[in-house]
Amino acid sequence: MMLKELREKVYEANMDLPKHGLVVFTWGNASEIDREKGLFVIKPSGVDYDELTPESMVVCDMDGNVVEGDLNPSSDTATHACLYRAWENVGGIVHTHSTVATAWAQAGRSIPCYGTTQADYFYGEVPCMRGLTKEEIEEAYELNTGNVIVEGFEGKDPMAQPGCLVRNHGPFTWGKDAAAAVYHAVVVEEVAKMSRDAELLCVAAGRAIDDAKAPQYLLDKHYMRKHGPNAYYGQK
Ligand SMILES: O=C(CO)[C@@H](O)[C@@H](O)COP(=O)(O)O
Repeated sequence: MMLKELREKVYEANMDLPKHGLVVFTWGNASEIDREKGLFVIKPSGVDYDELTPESMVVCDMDGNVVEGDLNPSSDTATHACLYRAWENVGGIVHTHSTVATAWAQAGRSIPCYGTTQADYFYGEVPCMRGLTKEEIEEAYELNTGNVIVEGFEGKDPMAQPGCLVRNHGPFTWGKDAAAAVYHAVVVEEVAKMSRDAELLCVAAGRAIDDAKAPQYLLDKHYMRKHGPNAYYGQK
């Protein structure tokens, strides 16, 4: 069997999604790529998490064709493949329908950056991509979901905003590997809750929600102390 270690990692990443409360039923998927081989591993489509095993993970090429596996790969495989093709430094991708992040996506709203929790990981908002047109959905739905994300990040560094929402759909996150993409999926769901509550509290107090936005200098400080050239957060 190919890519034994990568299968284990991708299996663990997928199993972490329900553990973190991000996925119910089969509503999510995680993948990771082996760049040298040009292959990625993703979970099979519509299989209960209880039934997943490392062996049931599916190996795909960069076009999303199955290279090894008995089961159909995730229905979102073409989206993952599209992002791997577009972004060479992305090593892992996660998609969920986590409740609060999906609510923002359904409202068609980016998650504004109201504080340091978000600024630690996202250099600004969690952007909401446009919805797909009827033609895009009919032509190649999952591939065009990837294309819409790539279009929304044109001229931006996807590692500085390691996730997004797709309008009327839900969150997609990424990172250096599948574990990092899972981590960012947790961050997105948590900041989605915090921002929703911050807005509700502003409204209850009769304050404009724009007043709650974190100032740029706070974003700079928090993002850079973790990710900048002179980062000092955590241990060496
Ligand atoms: O969005 C959807 C279904 O609408 C999918 O992302 C979700 O159910 C996960 O599907 P897979 O089991 O990965 O095929």
